[in-house]
Amino acid sequence: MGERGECRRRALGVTPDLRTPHSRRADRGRGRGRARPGGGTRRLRTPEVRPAALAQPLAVKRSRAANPPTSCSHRVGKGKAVRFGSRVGKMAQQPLLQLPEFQHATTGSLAVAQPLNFWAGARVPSRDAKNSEPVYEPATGRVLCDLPACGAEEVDQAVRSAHAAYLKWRGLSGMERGRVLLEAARIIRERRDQIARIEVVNNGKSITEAEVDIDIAWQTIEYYAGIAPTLSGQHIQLPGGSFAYTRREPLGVCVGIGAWNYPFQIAAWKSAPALACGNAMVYKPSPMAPVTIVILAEIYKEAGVPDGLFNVVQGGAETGSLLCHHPMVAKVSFTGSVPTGKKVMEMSAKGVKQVTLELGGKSPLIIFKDCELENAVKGALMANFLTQGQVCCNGTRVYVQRDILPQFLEEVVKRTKAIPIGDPLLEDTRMGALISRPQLDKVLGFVKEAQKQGARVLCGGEPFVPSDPKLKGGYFMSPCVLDNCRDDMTCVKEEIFGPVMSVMPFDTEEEVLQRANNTTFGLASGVFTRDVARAHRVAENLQAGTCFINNYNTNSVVVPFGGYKMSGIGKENGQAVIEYYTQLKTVVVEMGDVQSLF
Ligand SMILES: NC(=O)c1ccc[n+]([C@@H]2O[C@H](COP(=O)([O-])OP(=O)(O)OC[C@H]3O[C@@H](n4cnc5c(N)ncnc54)[C@H](O)[C@@H]3O)[C@@H](O)[C@H]2O)c1
Ligand SMILES: C[N+](C)(C)CCCC=O
Repeated sequence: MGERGECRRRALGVTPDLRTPHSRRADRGRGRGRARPGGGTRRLRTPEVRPAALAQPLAVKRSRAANPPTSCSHRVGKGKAVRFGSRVGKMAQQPLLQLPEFQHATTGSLAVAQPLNFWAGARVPSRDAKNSEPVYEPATGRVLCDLPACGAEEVDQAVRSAHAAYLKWRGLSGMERGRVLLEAARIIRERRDQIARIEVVNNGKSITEAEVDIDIAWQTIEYYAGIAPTLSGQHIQLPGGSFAYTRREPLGVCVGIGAWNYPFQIAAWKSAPALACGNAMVYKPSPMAPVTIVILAEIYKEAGVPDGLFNVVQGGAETGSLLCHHPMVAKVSFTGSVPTGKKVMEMSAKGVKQVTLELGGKSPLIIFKDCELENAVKGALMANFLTQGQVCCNGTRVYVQRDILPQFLEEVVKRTKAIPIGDPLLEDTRMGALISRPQLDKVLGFVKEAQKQGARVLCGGEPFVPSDPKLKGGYFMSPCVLDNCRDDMTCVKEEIFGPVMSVMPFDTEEEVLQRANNTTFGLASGVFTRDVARAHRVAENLQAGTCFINNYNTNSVVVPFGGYKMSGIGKENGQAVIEYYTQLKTVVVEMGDVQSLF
């Protein structure tokens, strides 16, 4: 892989050691494009549509997966062999990725006609098409499909199928579960390019980012596959030779509810630890980005999980609330906004269900004058413009020490203006389309409001129309840098969830810490300085679940992620998550006689 590819990968947080020979080869073979005047970008060597000849080798490899010689077979209980996920002789439905329209997903061409619900091991058509909502392709504004929402009966079926699968799955050893999950990770890695393309069509983010998202998804599953065999309890010695031991047991049926900004990745972040710990999951994606999740369900099945272990129900608030209230659900892991998170917590509290809440943020990024300025500028861009600024942990309140503010602004504006916006499926595009028209209008509204309150727009903040005619109806905007901001402005206090960076000067460490912490959010934070002692002191004093030192938005599945204050409860990623998908049983063993008081 060239140095440039390596830098890009490191910038997006994928460590080289976790990559496979397959993905390295894919990188080497990828052509380089160049920016086009007028906004769009063009791929020079890599064709937009993968020719059938190129698709063939993958398809051949995949045929084994589509029709594996045997299904996974595990022993459960006393010697009884159970076959999970057998596909032999029942190929009634083709996996989504093997359908021609999915294999060649391009901007403006994909139509989704297949059912996107999945339970009991199969895609399930919706019962009631009357309550459908359109799903849009953000880059073109086209309708990709109509999405009917699951009602009470469908939710119940999905939960019951999850429960039945859980009863089988929980009886497997960690090694057995890990083996199946490793196979799922392998399949995702193999199909990464296609999944990423579909993610782009449904979400609008650039293909460069989507590929990293899918890499992170399979790495997450691989990581928890490795952790599954290590789950264990403790032995505790008691007086008189008696003892106790603890067992780390699964919770049962867990619900995952996801946001639209990282659809496939969030589903992997939730399902991988849940399944590794012996649980089943019913997952509800955002109705704005519902397409790729069913591919994950198909892959889990193909890898050999029992039918019903990972299920997908589609819908919005009503379907989500049915899941939270369902009596057979043991836990809800939610990713979304603070207001919805509060509702999810309230509903779950009624059934005393455990919750993980991964919510919104308005994170501070503090840049001291002794920083390495070029890194700080690059860090500020990474902190604000990934996925068109629609990232929960973005460092959107950028505090810059007064002495270096002019140089910082000059450089950050220059680089922001140079960000190539356009067709998200083109290799050189770095900013695609926002998720929806209302989201675009909302973000542009924040910029207008900021101007009214006295902020100065240094660049961007306008709707953007790419030169390619098929993108005319897309939800694009130019990334925006705001100067002259104050802590009391709406753009500094509220989560915008769009490509808008608010910059403010500060003078002292004490002052900036007080201002940075003056928020009800606490998801992430960042600091740029060459002073090691200061870096750690600031990290200690920032009230946030993550602090990035001398970088921002780096991403590793081995590192816990989650919010303080209103940004959430619980963690995703890393070993910490095991606590959130298991319960600890204590077994107390008496080795002597009962000493009764009665
Ligand atoms: N902390 C994190 O890890 C993280 C990651 C991504 C996004 N987010 C946050 O998500 C938000 C953007 O995502 P969004 O617009 O999809 O959020 P949202 O809160 O509108 O929706 C999130 C999910 O909740 C569902 N939902 C809505 N009402 C519900 C209800 N009453 N009961 C149950 N489910 C319900 C939605 O259908 C969707 O699937 C931002 O605030 C962002 O910061 C947080
Ligand atoms: C940018 N990260 C690090 C991938 C975080 C994604 C989760 C938040 O939206």
